[in-house]
Amino acid sequence: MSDSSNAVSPFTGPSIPVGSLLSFFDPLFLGIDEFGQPVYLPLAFRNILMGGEPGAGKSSLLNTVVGTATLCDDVNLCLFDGTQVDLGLWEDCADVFVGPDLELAILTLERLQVVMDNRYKFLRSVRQQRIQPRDAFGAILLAIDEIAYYSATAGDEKEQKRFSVLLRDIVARGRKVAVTVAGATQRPSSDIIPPSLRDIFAWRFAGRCTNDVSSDIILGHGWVKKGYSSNTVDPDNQGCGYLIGERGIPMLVKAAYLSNDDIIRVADYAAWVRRTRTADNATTDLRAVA
Ligand SMILES: Nc1ncnc2c1ncn2[C@@H]1O[C@H](COP(=O)(O)OP(=O)(O)OP(=O)(O)O)[C@@H](O)[C@H]1O
Repeated sequence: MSDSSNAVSPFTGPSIPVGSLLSFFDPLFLGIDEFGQPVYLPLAFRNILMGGEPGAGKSSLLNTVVGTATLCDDVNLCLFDGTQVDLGLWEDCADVFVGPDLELAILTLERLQVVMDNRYKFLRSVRQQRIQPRDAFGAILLAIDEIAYYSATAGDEKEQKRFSVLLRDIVARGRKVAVTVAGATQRPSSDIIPPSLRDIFAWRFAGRCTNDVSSDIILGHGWVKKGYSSNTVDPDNQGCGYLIGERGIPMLVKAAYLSNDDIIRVADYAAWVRRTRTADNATTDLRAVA
């Protein structure tokens, strides 16, 4: 009989983590509609705004989007969270994590602008109108939990204005160069989300709102009159709200939900896969301009 302790394992050598095969350029699973059918959201080349009263489920939806993105090997993450705890569990998966620091938030948006400008130069040089899924550059997801913290609460008026101007530029120009913004706000008022900013978000999700006016601010003016108000969502039905796309009508959606433990499990796995990938490959362009 052979001595198995002396056998050479065929699995020695550097370990290769099994990464997930998700792509950010494919639609992301968001939740279910009122008939129980799955709802998938194409988010590449688009942006999403999430609004609703405190506790409506905005952060949970943002976590679902960020969590799916962490498992995609073609997107880099840039996370802003004034509370640090809503998106904080994903920190190890992100290229940049910004907490309650408006100066750093502005600096990071400026860096993103540089990345966008470089990508536009690249597109021009190869006579292409937008980044393609298999181009050298992957997508970038900028997720912001509580836009109002940076645009209306922290810092002084000048800094808040600078933040808002930069954010508007990234939402407007990011699409063609695969920079996606997913932003949540607890205060859906027109001083935080002016219609000119709202209208350039291709997707809008209105969780329960305290009144019809707030619902219209997120979904777009006039939907309440047509019978779509997220004020009608049951306050105990967190994660439920109206989702509207660029040219569609609002649809009722119940967002998928990741518990704290789920997030820790997914985040640890995704961080491990990403760490290995970053060690093997070149520096990302977001890190490179830092
Ligand atoms: N899709 C969902 N399914 C089930 N429960 C949910 C869902 N989304 C949120 N919840 C529950 O609602 C609670 C509040 O959700 P969440 O923190 O996402 O709200 P929020 O709108 O971000 O609130 P805030 O503005 O205060 O941060 C969660 O802790 C969870 O218990």
